[in-house]
Amino acid sequence: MEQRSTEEDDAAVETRGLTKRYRGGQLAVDALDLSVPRGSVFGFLGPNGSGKTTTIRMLMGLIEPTSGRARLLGEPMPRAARSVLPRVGALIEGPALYPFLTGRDNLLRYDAADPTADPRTRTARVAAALDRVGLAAAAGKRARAYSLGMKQRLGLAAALLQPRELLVLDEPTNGLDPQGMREIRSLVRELAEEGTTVFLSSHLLDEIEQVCTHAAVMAQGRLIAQGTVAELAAGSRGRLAITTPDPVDAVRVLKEHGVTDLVILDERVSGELPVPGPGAADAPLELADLNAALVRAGVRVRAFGAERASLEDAFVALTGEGFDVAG
Ligand SMILES: Nc1ncnc2c1ncn2[C@@H]1O[C@H](COP(=O)(O)OP(=O)(O)OP(=O)(O)O)[C@@H](O)[C@H]1O
Repeated sequence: MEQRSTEEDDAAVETRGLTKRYRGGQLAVDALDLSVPRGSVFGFLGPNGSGKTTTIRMLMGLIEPTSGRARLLGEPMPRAARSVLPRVGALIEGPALYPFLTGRDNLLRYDAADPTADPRTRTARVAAALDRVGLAAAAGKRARAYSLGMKQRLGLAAALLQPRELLVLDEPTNGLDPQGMREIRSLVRELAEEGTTVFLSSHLLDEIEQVCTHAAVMAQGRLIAQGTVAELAAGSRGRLAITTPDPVDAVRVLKEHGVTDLVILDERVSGELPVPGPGAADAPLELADLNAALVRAGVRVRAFGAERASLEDAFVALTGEGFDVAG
């Protein structure tokens, strides 16, 4: 009996047990269950070599999975590739460019090769896409003179030549300077506001936190967590910091309320907040209650704040290691 939840049917990307073992025996993706809600900006996060590109290539029908299945916009891949792929824009591993053609001519040619593209609107759509990625001024330059970042933008422009329901972007900010990264992030937000689901891979936690509503974390071919960015960050502890002339009393009260790893530095006391989760659910620790408890105990509190737990904290908590990647 095949039972599929509405959530699966609604997903822009959905995989079950998706696995890829390369010929050499390398298990690149191991039984991946991914669920990307429509309308989300979904960050696919993991260090280099964790299997992101392999997953994306399977999703787009570029390589066959060893086992498991993948659906794009509700349709099975690679079987439905012909009907689904026109609704999906993709930027994967440095776009193939004709180096001797200008950026604009590359796009015109790319669009001409797409049987679903309307030739009457081609020039206008190419101009709009160039403008969107900030390449209008450099459109007349040959692609071979483009920097890595400009090539990346041109690839993104190619993905934006037609309206898309889903964009799949493999490391879209690769090779961009900080300003370029900001521009791509705001473009991604804009596209999401227009209703496009964006699935983007990155090894930059920071980037995912800034732009994504949801994320999945990969390590060594396996999915170690997925959910909304807020949920993922909430799975890790945040750190509490208070300023008080009564640090010793403060430590005693905080300890009674489950705060651990308390450190006194002059008038500053900091500690780890208890992990929210199943164990703590019956007695959720409200920061306001904690503050009130300090005041009740006569501790003079001058400043009170909790540092928001970041995805990086979550990643470290999940894997027991730092998010230390090269490049
Ligand atoms: N064509 C291939 N043949 C054999 N092994 C491969 C092949 N492509 C990738 N691998 C291996 O599979 C694993 C996952 O690689 P993959 O490129 O999917 O990771 P990634 O997370 O996208 O990393 P990166 O950000 O560096 O691209 C790595 O160990 C890699 O060496």
